Amino acid sequence: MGQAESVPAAAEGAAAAPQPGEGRPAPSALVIVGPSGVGKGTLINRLMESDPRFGFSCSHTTRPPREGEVNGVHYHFTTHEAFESGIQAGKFLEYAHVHKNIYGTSVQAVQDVADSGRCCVLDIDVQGARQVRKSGLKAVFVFIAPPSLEELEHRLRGRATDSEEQITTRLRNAQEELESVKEAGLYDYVVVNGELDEAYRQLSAIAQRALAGEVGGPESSGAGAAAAAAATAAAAAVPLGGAGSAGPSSPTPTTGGSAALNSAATFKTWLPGTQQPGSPPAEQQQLPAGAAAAAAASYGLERHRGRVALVTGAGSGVGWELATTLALAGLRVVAVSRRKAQLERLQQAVLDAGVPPAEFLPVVCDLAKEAEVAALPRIVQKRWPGSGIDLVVNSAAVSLTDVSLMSGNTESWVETVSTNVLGTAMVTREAVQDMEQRQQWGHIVNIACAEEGSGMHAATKQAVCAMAQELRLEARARGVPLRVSTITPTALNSYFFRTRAAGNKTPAALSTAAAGAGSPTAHAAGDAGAAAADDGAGEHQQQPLPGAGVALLHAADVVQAVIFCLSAPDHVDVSSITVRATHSSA
Ligand SMILES: Nc1ncnc2c1ncn2[C@@H]1O[C@H](COP(=O)(O)OP(=O)(O)OP(=O)(O)O)[C@@H](O)[C@H]1O
Ligand SMILES: Nc1nc2c(ncn2[C@@H]2O[C@H](COP(=O)(O)O)[C@@H](O)[C@H]2O)c(=O)[nH]1
Repeated sequence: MGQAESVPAAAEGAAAAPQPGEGRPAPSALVIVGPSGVGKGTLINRLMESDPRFGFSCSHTTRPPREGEVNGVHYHFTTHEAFESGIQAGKFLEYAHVHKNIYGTSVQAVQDVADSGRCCVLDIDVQGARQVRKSGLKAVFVFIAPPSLEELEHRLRGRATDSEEQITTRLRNAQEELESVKEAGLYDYVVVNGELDEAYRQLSAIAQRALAGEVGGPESSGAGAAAAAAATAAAAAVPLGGAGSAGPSSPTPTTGGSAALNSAATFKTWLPGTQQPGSPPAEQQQLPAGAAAAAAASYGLERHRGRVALVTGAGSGVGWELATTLALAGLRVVAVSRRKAQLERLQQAVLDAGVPPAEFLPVVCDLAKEAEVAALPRIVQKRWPGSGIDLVVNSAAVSLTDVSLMSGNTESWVETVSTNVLGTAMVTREAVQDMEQRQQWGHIVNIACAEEGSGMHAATKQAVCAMAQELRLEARARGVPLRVSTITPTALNSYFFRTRAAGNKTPAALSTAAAGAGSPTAHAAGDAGAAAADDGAGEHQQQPLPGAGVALLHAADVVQAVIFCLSAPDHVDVSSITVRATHSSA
């Protein structure tokens, strides 16, 4: 396990560890796999130092000890002959030739930890992992991936424990080991060890599942929703040990945020593959292994994985794309829309893309109704106890007909202001208060389409921009690190703009609308983030655009800007971004 600073022996801390027979399910083993130098030992050491309920399985190896390594603690150092006779005697649960030496886990090593009531942690190579899978040992398998091969080399050299020849061998073997994440049913999770604290946070969450005796899939502790319950029931049916279990059928991402996912080129070549914390067993999901981690890594959203992002206007357009993309990147997403049918479609699309049911929470909510908005934090806490709203993307807005400032009717103005301005303000206030209670300051992103000529609608968008600025000032005045961003897209190729361009026709009418009908500034129904009407397929489906030649953006263009804001380091507040189209790409 690399250069371990201090690996507690299995017996240490035994007093604090749960003993067998206390009514708890026996812990599963935790099998940690990954290329040499990726940081397995570092992560395992941290886990063991912080929690005595874990015990390390001390392997046998023919490799000579490194400086500081202690026989019986870091490894049982042994000779080739002794190792071979141990193999003949059936002493090993698994063994493998790794980097020109033999390494193996003895049955006794695992038994010793199990007997002490601890969760046994194995640090083994890929070949060993395959054997343990086959052995039927009740275990959770985690692959630790490096952020890049360059970084892996950097770590191996920085560790300064191996000869040049060994480093070359280990790096060459790493390529093959990384390929193993594609193997169906081998790993339950992939953790990218980029930033150590974040990787540890993820591993620690997974480790808790092993401690609780779970195997393979994590859904068995999922709270709340029927979808999660269904996943739980199915998870219980997974054969212990997972041997032979069917994995993802397709190695490539499919829908929704997949356009952005596919741009995760660095990772996609060798990291297509496993589940993330909170996802169902491999049999139930199609998200390629590591895809969420890869997406998060490529977007720079790793530190947000597992956090709760609330997206309004999720029924279509930018909100739909964002909800999908963030969910695929491993965030817990609360998708808010007043359109139940659209939310159901979104949920289906997101689950079809492989997002674990327990990580996605659709909420039907009319932002113009204070009671419904006020309930959002409670709904989130109920679904994910101990959590709260960390990130908000205010993407919802309505745009009604008859909101001209010269001739519009008051009722339409009120509805527009209620949803676009007061709704955004109320969602923001509830989220910020939730953050304050937890002392976990997050990020508010407002999407403010600034197209001119839409009367009260355009005015409300100006108000949304102004609110963001005021919120930022209030936060600074109170000395809290809340981040606030405003994205201002120009005309979007959305339901809203298509209806505007077509002179306020319905989508059905739009499919036959002649090119060039109307202009993007014509008065219409719909909105940039969520169409006002419950319009069936939704604007995420690209339709022919009436109004050829008009420079329009796609929802994904806005999503990129949001990701840019969210991925900025904590000390950076991207206050506003204007996104314009250079030419018509519809
Ligand atoms: N997230 C990280 N960022 C930067 N450096 C790291 C990170 N994680 C681990 N390291 C460093 O990388 C080096 C290799 O880590 P470690 O020895 O834990 O790897 P390992 O996977 O256990 O290797 P092996 O399989 O050879 O035992 C160490 O010097 C460690 O301090
Ligand atoms: N199959 C097994 N692989 C093991 C075991 N113990 C360690 N390892 C793996 O070997 C490499 C190199 O380790 P190092 O200590 O020489 O750097 C590393 O990837 C370990 O995971 C084992 O018992 N079985």
